[in-house]
Amino acid sequence: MNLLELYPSSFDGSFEDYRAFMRSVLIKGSYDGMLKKLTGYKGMYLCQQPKECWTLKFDQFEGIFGMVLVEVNEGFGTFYLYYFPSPDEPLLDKCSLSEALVAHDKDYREKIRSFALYPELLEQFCIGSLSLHVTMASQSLLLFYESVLRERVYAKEGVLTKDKRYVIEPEGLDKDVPSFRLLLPIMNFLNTTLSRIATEAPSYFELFKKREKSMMYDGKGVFTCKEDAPTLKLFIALGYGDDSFDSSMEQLLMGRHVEVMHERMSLNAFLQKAPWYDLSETPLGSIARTSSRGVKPKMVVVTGFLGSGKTNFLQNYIEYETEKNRFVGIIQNEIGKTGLDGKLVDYDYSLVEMDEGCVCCSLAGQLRAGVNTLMSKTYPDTILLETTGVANPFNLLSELHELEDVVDLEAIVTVVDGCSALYLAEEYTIFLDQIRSADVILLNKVDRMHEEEIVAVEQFLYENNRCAKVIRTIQCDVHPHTLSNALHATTAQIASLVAEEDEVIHTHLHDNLSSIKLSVAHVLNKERFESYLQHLPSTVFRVKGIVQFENEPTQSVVQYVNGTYEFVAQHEDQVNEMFLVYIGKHMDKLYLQAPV
Ligand SMILES: Nc1nc2c(ncn2[C@@H]2O[C@H](COP(=O)(O)OP(=O)(O)OP(=O)(O)O)[C@@H](O)[C@H]2O)c(=O)[nH]1
Repeated sequence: MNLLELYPSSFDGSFEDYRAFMRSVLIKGSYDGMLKKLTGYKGMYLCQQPKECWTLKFDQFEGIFGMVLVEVNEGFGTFYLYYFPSPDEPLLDKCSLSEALVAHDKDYREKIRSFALYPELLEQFCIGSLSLHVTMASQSLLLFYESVLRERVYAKEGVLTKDKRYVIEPEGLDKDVPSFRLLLPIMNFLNTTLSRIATEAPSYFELFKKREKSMMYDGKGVFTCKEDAPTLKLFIALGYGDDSFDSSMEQLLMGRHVEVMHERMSLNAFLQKAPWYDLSETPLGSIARTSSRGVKPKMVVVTGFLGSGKTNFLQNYIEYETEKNRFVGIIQNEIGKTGLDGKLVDYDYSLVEMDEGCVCCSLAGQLRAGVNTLMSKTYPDTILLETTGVANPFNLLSELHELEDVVDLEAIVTVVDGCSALYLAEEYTIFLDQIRSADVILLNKVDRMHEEEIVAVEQFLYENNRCAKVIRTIQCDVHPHTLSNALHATTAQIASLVAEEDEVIHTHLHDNLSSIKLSVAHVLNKERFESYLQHLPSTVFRVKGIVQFENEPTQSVVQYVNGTYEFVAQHEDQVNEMFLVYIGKHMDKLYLQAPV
């Protein structure tokens, strides 16, 4: 790496040298238009007087990122990284009470620009650090990022208002910020700037992790560790140049007790797809690969267990996008979906159905073929990939990454039926993997739940995926905009780290899930049919299909999920083959009779 391009003066490792070096990186980055496209960078402000610090803006983030050099020690310059949330963004609810107070100060926005002057900003809102080591002799650079996955702080005695009401219960959470997620854009920007200057990927790249305890403060403001609240700290090291980085890494890791993270379909693989690692996405490359319209369609993967509400999600998504004159393409691969997409007939969209089978077990190029077919028909702004209710999205990850030349993977959205969540967690491992792989979890059917149940399920979701954004929904009514704010499919991979080390990827076969389809030859008596549904074996989790009831003018779609059911009248002009698809455990061993 030619460091002189970045820093032509002599570098003797002083505080001022490190500060000037980083200033030079930031300025170089801000003149590179392609960086904006690659990293979502929108601009920066260099505050030089009276205390130098820098603030940056990124797409998708309402708040402002900050960076300041705090010390130079044994050849490492340590920069603290900050995220100052906007006073009206939802993330502020996750910040501590004292941070929220600061954010509502009338001069808050003004102060951010020169945040290094204000202890109340410097002491709060920190999301991690970057240690930088510059070696002019070997023209090498080492960057070492540290951040906790989530910074959680508990209030031991709770927090009371003046009139003695708790705003935070004793031992309750005061702060719960996804620090690592917030660090990604700033890291992406700095690394991509360096890779583009060096015109090469880092020659050294390693990930480490360490389990730590969260913090708790008492009534006197004294902080201690909370024994029963572990958190994960992540470290990312990357080096440019010919150095082996062994001795610098040894120095950095001394006394830290970190573990190297294994190569898996995890953060490691994900980061290697980042624009600073995978330089195939050069300006020329990326232009050549985009479509005639100049942008790749977004892809949103929709997962969720049987009957959780995925179809509702599709309906709403198409509706919102159509209002904005955006066109949606859908790739579906549903067990027994035949004839059931009637629900979506009123909408304008393009549909590609993949072969009968299960996306979770074998895709073998099917997905790419599906995308190609869709794009040859129309050019959608968004492609929704609806997986089957028994698909394991982890099995999709490698296939999805291979599609990155044609689509921008936006998020994995997992729809969770709140009413069945805790039951499913006990019974089906795939359900847990669906949760762990999500960037966004729609906690659906909250209209059928009490507040305490919702909170319990939210807690369970949090325990299984600390990174995903959880949104309470009824009929999956959520605006696509809310999803795009969910950080571009980064957390799926991070979530997989938090899950217990478990190398087995489950498929529906692990859970003994299968389906059977029975024809329904007769018109049905509604009461008898309801009684039939009420007496189905508990191993049958989902039934759907089309039937005709006596004395009713149209056919009905049957929707049965774990003991609850509804019948939705079809359009008058729709007459379909009558059938029922049953999905559940050990269906092959069950002798099911069609209703009469
Ligand atoms: N009460 C209530 N019912 C809901 C809600 N969302 C979906 N449902 C019902 O749940 C049933 C299943 O919804 P779908 O959208 O078909 O679920 P799905 O995930 O596509 O189902 P599969 O195709 O089996 O994977 C239907 O009867 C819906 O009307 C909700 O928020 N509240």
